[in-house]
Amino acid sequence: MSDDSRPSPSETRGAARTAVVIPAAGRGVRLGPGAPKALRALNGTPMLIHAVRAMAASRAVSLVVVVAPPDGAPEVKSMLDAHALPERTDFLVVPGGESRQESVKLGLDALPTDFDIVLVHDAARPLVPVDTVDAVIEAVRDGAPAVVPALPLADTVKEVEPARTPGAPEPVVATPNRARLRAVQTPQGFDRATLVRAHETVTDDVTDDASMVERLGPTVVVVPGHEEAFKVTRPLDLVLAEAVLARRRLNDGF
Ligand SMILES: Nc1ccn([C@@H]2O[C@H](COP(=O)(O)OP(=O)(O)OP(=O)(O)O)[C@@H](O)[C@H]2O)c(=O)n1
Ligand SMILES: C[C@](O)(CO)[C@H](O)COP(=O)(O)O
Repeated sequence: MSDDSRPSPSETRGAARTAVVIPAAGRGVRLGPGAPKALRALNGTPMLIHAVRAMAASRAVSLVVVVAPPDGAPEVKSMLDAHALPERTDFLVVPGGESRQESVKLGLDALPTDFDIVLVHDAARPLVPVDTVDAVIEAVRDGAPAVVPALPLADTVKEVEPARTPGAPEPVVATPNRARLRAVQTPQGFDRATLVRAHETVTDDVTDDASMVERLGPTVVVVPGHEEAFKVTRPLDLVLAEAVLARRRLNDGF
């Protein structure tokens, strides 16, 4: 084969297969008592099913690995079987762990070898639009080792000295320049080898996967996020999520 006939790196990445790991093993303590958060309903459909459909809506995604609550894998398998999902996508379910990091690692361990791009998406962000998913995949295909969707902040942020007693006044330490801050969402997209290395190497407690890659060295880049990709964390977020679904139904005309 002459040099000219070899695919360029970006062409190779263009052909790369994409899988998504959905950590869904959290309890949802901040949402209040009830079933594990991902299994609770939004307009009658489990939040996890909304999240799975959001990922499978991308034609680039051919496998979704759901990381279920540790003792809930059979229930989650039955839940996936009971809902209509795109036929072009394969689904796997594995039990999760004690922390989000541990759950993502268990999902990564279950990935077949023939996937070069991996997205990690919170089940708790059920309404992310497909254009955001595709933008993340596109940026990884274009050569970024790690990509996060994010939005500018609406509020001013203060760094404080955390109170020792709940509710006590907290002294402000600094006010970071808001113009340089972004609120980070999921799906976060990665070159698979980079993400696997990050999960094998970084042991610090972090709140997202991109932070692990940052600690390793490669540059993480941000692409525009979407306001509908918000995380369902507290009870009011359920109200917002159901309102977004109602608006979509109206816009879709049914
Ligand atoms: N041991 C864990 C903890 C969290 N997650 C997942 O990580 C995502 C983001 O976590 P978060 O929104 O904090 O969910 P919970 O941990 O369930 O929430 P809380 O902290 O209120 O209990 C969620 O999809 C959650 O299911 C997970 O897979 N395994
Ligand atoms: C990964 C994440 O959604 C990015 O904003 C977020 O860090 C998860 O945090 P949580 O406190 O575990 O929900």
